Parts: sequence; C-alpha cells; structure tokens
Amino acid sequence: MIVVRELSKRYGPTLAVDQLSFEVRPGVVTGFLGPNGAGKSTTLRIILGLHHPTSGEALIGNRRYDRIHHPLREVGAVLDAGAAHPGRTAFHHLACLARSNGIGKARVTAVLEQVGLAGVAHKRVGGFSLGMRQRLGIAGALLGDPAVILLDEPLNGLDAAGIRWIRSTLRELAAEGRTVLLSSHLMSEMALTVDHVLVIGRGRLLEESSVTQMRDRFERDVLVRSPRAAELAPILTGLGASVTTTDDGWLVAVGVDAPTIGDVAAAASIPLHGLTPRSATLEDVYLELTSEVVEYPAATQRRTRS
Ligand SMILES: Nc1ncnc2c1ncn2[C@@H]1O[C@H](COP(=O)(O)OP(=O)(O)OP(=O)(O)O)[C@@H](O)[C@H]1O
Repeated sequence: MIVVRELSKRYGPTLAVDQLSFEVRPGVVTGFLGPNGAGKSTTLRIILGLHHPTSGEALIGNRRYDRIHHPLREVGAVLDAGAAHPGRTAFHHLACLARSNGIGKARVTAVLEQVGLAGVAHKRVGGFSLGMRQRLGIAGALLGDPAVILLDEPLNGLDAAGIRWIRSTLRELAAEGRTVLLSSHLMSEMALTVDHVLVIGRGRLLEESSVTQMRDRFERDVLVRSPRAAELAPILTGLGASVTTTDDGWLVAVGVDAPTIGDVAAAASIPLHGLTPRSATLEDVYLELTSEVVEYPAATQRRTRS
C-alpha cells in the first residue's frame, strides 16, 4: 500500500507537485498518468526518498522510505531502465545490488530466470536491447521479493513483444497481492495494462477511478438515422437531450440512450434506419481530462466538445 498525503514539491518557481493525495492499493495494477511535466517522476522520486517534499508525505506500508531498514525487500523500483553499468554482466549487476541488500546469489539466479534473461546472464549489459534492459530493471526490482513495485515509464520505447511481456508480468505480480504502480504519459499504453488510474496534471490529481468506471462515466452520444429526422429531433430535445445534425444527415444525440430513442421513435411511428451508440475511447477521456494542463499543447490537442 502506498499513501500520498497532501504532497507538494517546489523547485524554485516551479510547483511540480501541488497538494497531491492518493492511495495505491495492493492486488491491482495502478497507472499513474499525466502529460509531460505533470509531476509523475517527482512524486515517484519522493515516494522513493530520492527527493524531499516541500510539504506533505509519502508512505510505503505506513512508513517513509528512509525509515525502511531493508528497502529492496519492501519496494522494488525501476526509474531508469538504462541505469545498469554497460560493462557489467546482468548477473554481476544484480549480484552487486543483492549484496548491498543482504540478498543471496540464489535469488539473483531466480529473478534472471523469472524475467527470461537466464540465457544472457553472463553477457554484458552494454549489448542489451531496450527490452532486455527493462527486463533487467524489473529483475532488480524483484530481487528482494517486495510487496510494492514502482516503475517509471516502463513501456517507453518497447516493441510489441516487450510491452506484452511487461503487461503480463505486472498482472501476475498484482495477482500475487503486490502493490504495482507504473507511470506513463500515454493512455493508449495504459488502457490494456492497468486496472485503476490516477491522472495528474500540473501536480494535482485530476481523476482517480477504475479503468471501467472511467470508460463508463465519460459522455457518450448516439448516432440516429431516420427519414423523418426533422420530426424526431424535437422529441429527443423534449427528453432533455442535446441534438445536432451531421453534414450527411445523421442526428447526434447526447444525454439520451439508444433504447430510449428506439422506444420514443416507435411510439411516434417514426422509422429508424440507424441507431449507433458511441462511447469515447480511454484516449479521448484522457485527452479531455488533461487538455487544460498540458505544458505545450499542439493546436490539434485543444479539444472542444461538440
Ligand atoms: N530537479 C528539478 N529541478 C527543477 N525543476 C524540476 C526538477 N524536476 C522536475 N522539475 C519540473 O517539475 C515539473 C514536473 O516534472 P516531472 O519530471 O515530475 O514530470 P513528469 O510528469 O514525470 O513528466 P514526464 O512525463 O515528461 O517525465 C516539470 O515542470 C519539471 O520541469
């Protein structure tokens, strides 16, 4: 369990984290999402005791990181997949980490096996692909068999096979009852990976919900085609819906669901030639949530709701 309470961090004039509070529960994969510069890395660094907060606190299992005696046994983290020394072998890199945390070499062999790097254990890290380095980072995070796992942008730059591997690994780790938090600035990467999302922007919490709730809550519309659309539109408006017409003659109804439209059209003997409920993609929801807080928005990113 991770608890962040009224956390703020100021770097000179920049308020990187602003009164941020959230909890990350065990047993699910939680995504920490936000556009570039939102404050994700800063928050992760504070949780890991690498930066001091200006105010507020971040706790791992009720304790601050710097009060944990054997950190690697309680928290595993990958902040930078490229952090391993290129001249060391995978085994040597992990063995050094293990030794400094009182962990035996048998565990090094076990985690290399777990992440699929046993075959290259004695190869130098400098020759590893990004995907292999991510696996090595995760092996390091798992060394102490920790209950909490934190990963900063673990899917960045990975190919499809690498992404699939990380997804299934994180799911397994959460299913074992661990607390798993990973950051990303891309919703598309997260949609299939996480169960729960925390969305931040300019250091503040914008949204906290399960992925399913997030999908369901976002406004949907219904496309309706009828040869008597002009008669149907005011009926829908009378139900409280807002109705617009597309260039090719479809009605777009917001605030009324497809079964209700079907029922009222039938009651008025208005034929329907098409009735299509549309739900927003998670990417749409995310862009909508963060449209006001991106640091350098592109013109096309400033979305307006029709
Ligand atoms: N050491 C630092 N000194 C000064 N400013 C910093 C420092 N670290 C972060 N910042 C600023 O704090 C804000 C939050 O940065 P942070 O790296 O936490 O965001 P992020 O959400 O991780 O972004 P990204 O997705 O781009 O990695 C940014 O405006 C950044 O420029």
